[in-house]
Amino acid sequence: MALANPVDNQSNNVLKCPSPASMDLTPRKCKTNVRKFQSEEDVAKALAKYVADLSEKYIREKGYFSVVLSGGTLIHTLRKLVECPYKGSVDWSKWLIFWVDERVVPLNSPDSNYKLAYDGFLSKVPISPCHIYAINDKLSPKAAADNYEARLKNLVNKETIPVSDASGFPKFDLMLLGIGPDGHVASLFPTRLQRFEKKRWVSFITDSPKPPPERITFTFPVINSASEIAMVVTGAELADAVKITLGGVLPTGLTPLPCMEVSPEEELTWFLDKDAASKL
Ligand SMILES: O=C(O)[C@H](O)[C@@H](O)[C@H](O)[C@H](O)COP(=O)(O)O
Repeated sequence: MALANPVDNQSNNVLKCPSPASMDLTPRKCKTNVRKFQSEEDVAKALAKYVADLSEKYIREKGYFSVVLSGGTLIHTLRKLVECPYKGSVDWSKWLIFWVDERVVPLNSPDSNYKLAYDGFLSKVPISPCHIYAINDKLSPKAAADNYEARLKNLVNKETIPVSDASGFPKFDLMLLGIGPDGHVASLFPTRLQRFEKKRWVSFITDSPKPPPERITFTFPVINSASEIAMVVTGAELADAVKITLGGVLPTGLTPLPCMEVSPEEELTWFLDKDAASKL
């Protein structure tokens, strides 16, 4: 999935993208940190400390810590968080776990982001099962998105999750996101309409360019209402998307990348290994 020119990608299901010139490419105003590391191992060490520090801060301030996971390599890069010293020092009983996107497959499928997170992370720490908000895997993509959104609304009504004063959308403490070589984030792809959704909290897609095709995804209003977002990006195949996003120069004719739109309310922190940062 390389960087896509929409002109080459038209089909009945593919968005006719607005021209880059007509899209809002004003640099986002959020505080942005770019942290570069020699290796993926160094990213994993720094990421574990970053997450543990935020856990401590938010639990002290609010009494719990809401964390939104993605799929992909992120879970592997989180591996140091379930080792000493963090495994014993983090107050896991105060964690709430959500997914920024999920594949609409059974939760025990090798394609499930829940299974990926369970096997690599959640099964290794004492987070209460009732604090883990997996999708309902018995539903169609649309029904699964509606169901996840309704459950989020219920948590907001019970004041478990606050809403952002600025946007009115739910405000999670931390989202941990990866990006694709085409610049997608969550399941918001450059040439698909979901990236422009402004009202829904959770959307669905049945023709994802990245397999599997059926997924649900948080929308940008929810993503950008988060307090903190970490973009965890490792590997040379992501260097072009990183260069465009952080360099701020979109090649002529290229669809603006969804990852350029990520802008949380407090701080955005990029964790890059040497390969991902190689074109900066
Ligand atoms: O379910 C998914 O496919 C994702 O949540 C997706 O958005 C992922 O985070 C990126 O594609 C990065 O994936 P990698 O880390 O594997 O490059």
